[in-house]
Amino acid sequence: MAIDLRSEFQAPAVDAAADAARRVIDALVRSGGMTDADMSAIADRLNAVADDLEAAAPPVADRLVDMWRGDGITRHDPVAGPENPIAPPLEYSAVDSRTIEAVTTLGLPYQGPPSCVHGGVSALLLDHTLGVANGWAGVSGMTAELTLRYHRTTPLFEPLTVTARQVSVDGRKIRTTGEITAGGGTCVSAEGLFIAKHPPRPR
Ligand SMILES: CCCCCCCC/C=C\CCCCCCCC(=O)SCCNC(=O)CCNC(=O)[C@H](O)C(C)(C)COP(=O)(O)OP(=O)(O)OC[C@H]1O[C@@H](n2cnc3c(N)ncnc32)[C@H](O)[C@@H]1OP(=O)(O)O
Repeated sequence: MAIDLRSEFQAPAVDAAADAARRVIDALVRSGGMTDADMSAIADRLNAVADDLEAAAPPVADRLVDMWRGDGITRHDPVAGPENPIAPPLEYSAVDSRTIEAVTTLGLPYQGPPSCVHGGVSALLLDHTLGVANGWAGVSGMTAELTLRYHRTTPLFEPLTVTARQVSVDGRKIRTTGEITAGGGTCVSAEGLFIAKHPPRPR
């Protein structure tokens, strides 16, 4: 069952700008020093875009309040946030009442070993996905422990399935597991201990 875990606050033009920024990041990493493009001119153009954005952006304190509107579903996070260009972004579907999954394909900006996903990126995706599974299951918290096992390398440029399920809730202790699979094989598995605690939202 496909479910929309994103905020009720939709902003298609903002999402389109973030998508464009993802293209820029990918193209920059792909280019590196092996490009005929005039990189000094490109730097000037990108800085001009940043100048426009900064001139119209709110104070950080106001934006922090805005980011935490709504019912706990964020648009800005670095894994699933549609408005955050460093998020792939993952789009989650419900598997059952305690389990969610997302399918994504990662490119060069996320590289660790040659042609493989960086282990820290895998950890980021799993930490967040375990956290969202907790939210989906109805009892969420902060990561207290995250144990990862890297079974085999995680490929770039191939569909990855990121899955997480809430396993148990014992008082404030929430145990959640997950994995990243590719081609049906497990690349990374995760076990998380979350503690039910919610820092106050900025207002
Ligand atoms: C239609 C709606 C659907 C909605 C569905 C979607 C909604 C999704 C929404 C949003 C998803 C967001 C997803 C985010 C995911 C990312 C999560 C992160 O990145 S979190 C940032 C990183 N983590 C930290 O920064 C924590 C830092 N640590 C702390 O703040 C504290 O240490 C904390 C909260 C973990 C615990 O502190 P204390 O003071 O509240 O609690 P104490 O008393 O220390 O511990 C409580 C119990 O837990 C055990 N405990 C605590 N830490 C432990 C540990 N590391 N190992 C083992 N036990 C531990 C203790 O021994 C104690 O157990 P005893 O009650 O005595 O039995």
